[in-house]
Amino acid sequence: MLTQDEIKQLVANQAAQLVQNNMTVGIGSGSTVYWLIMELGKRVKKGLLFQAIPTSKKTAALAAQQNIPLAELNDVNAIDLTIDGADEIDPNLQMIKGGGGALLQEKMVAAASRELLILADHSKLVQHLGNFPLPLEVIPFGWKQVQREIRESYQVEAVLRMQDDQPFISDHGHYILDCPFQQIEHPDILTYELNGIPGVVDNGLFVNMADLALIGFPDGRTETMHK
Ligand SMILES: O=C[C@H](O)[C@H](O)[C@H](O)COP(=O)(O)O
Repeated sequence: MLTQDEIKQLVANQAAQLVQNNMTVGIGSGSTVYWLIMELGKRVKKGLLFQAIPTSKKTAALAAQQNIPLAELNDVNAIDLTIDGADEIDPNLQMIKGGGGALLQEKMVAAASRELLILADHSKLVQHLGNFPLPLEVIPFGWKQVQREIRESYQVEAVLRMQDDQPFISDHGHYILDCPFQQIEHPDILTYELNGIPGVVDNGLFVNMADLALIGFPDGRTETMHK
């Protein structure tokens, strides 16, 4: 039986083979994507030529270490393929992302991509989104107003994400509120409502964005989910 980390490596290695010469590829964030970057680094060493649009500072640093050429989202017209991880995936490929706090840049890169491939181990599959607390990226100024609004509208107690006893700061200088919705019936409606709250920059619901998900299992099997 494979460990969770070995499963992540398995799906990441398979996905890395999809990257071809001259492609522009969005590279997600997180521990699954770590293995993708490692494998792409090996392929670059062997002569693969492509450019990557990173979705976080961490990913950019790791990709640079692997000599993967990086480009800015503003400098490309389109992205051929983005490969990313997820925190929860439902049967319709709707997702919660942002466990690592990279949701804003991840969503912008995904939205600019012709294709979004999600990599995950089987533990990320759920029937209904919401068990994983939904991350909301908020402007630090007045974040408590957003927390109050979530409490009053949804009876959900949003928790300010902390790191080393300080509020966690996203790559774009924002706070993250983790919202334990428990069960999200209509992710399409909720994402629209949440982004309408003044002070919310974006939320971790990725609705109708993923085209494919490659899921790995402890017995070494992988399965592809289509939208
Ligand atoms: O902000 C983080 C991202 O959305 C990640 O893609 C997500 O948290 C999954 O990460 P991991 O592969 O480490 O479970």
